[in-house]
Amino acid sequence: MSTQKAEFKTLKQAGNLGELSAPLDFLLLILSSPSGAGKTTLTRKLLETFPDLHFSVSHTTRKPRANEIDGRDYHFVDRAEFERLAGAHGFVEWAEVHGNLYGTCLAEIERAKAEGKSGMIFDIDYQGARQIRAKLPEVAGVFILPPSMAELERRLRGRASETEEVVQRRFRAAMREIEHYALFDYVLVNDDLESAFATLRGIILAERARRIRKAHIAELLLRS
Ligand SMILES: Nc1nc2c(ncn2[C@@H]2O[C@H](COP(=O)(O)OP(=O)(O)O)[C@@H](O)[C@H]2O)c(=O)[nH]1
Ligand SMILES: Nc1ncnc2c1ncn2[C@@H]1O[C@H](COP(=O)(O)OP(=O)(O)O)[C@@H](O)[C@H]1O
Repeated sequence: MSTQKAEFKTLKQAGNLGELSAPLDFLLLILSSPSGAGKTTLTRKLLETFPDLHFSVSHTTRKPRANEIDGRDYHFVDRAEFERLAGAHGFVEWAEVHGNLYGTCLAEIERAKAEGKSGMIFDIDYQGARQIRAKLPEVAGVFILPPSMAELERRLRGRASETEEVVQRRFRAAMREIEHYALFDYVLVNDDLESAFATLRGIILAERARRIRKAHIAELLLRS
């Protein structure tokens, strides 16, 4: 067997998730942004357009907002439960953001694969993005920015789901978060929603094409 063929055989067996093992063309996409820039809005539109993508439902100690549903938007847990999961190595990554704990359970990746999804979306902050990238180098990352800081403040207030203190805290954190843009492959300015969405859709199609390329070659080499 040629070296290249052997390499692809190993790759195909391991998949692009290493120990977690998934098809070579499985898409891992991180969407991150300062609070209020629009990642939840864009993620909802993405899931309507690509129903074969799984949304990774995080665990959090934050209290639910009025429009949020436990198990759909987040798994809302108390600190003791979160710490139990973290201690039992239940999380692929976790971090403290705006005074609350947030984490991605390994079980979410297993669920996406068990449901036959072709990829998954992680709505996580830059600290989580850094941890996932270290474990799963195949991940693609998109950092969503507001068109201006004034517009970010307007959006944070317009959502009317938090107290003024929480809005201020998130707004102050935004500048520090933006400094971490280089952790991501793409920076997307969410000015007009439809054009931002069109760009995001393009990114997904391109990232898929990259993965399919590898899967096709593996298939061809291993059949010959
Ligand atoms: N590291 C990490 N960050 C998360 C996770 N889930 C959500 N976040 C981030 O935590 C921050 C606050 O999320 P949230 O309270 O829902 O407010 P949002 O900023 O309006 O989405 C956002 O930057 C999210 O991307 C997670 O599982 N891990
Ligand atoms: N392109 C856009 N133009 C104007 N308002 C937007 C746009 N994208 C999102 N919004 C609004 O901004 C607010 C924050 O968006 P959201 O998706 O909750 O942000 P995030 O999840 O990043 O915190 C929401 O009220 C949303 O409707």
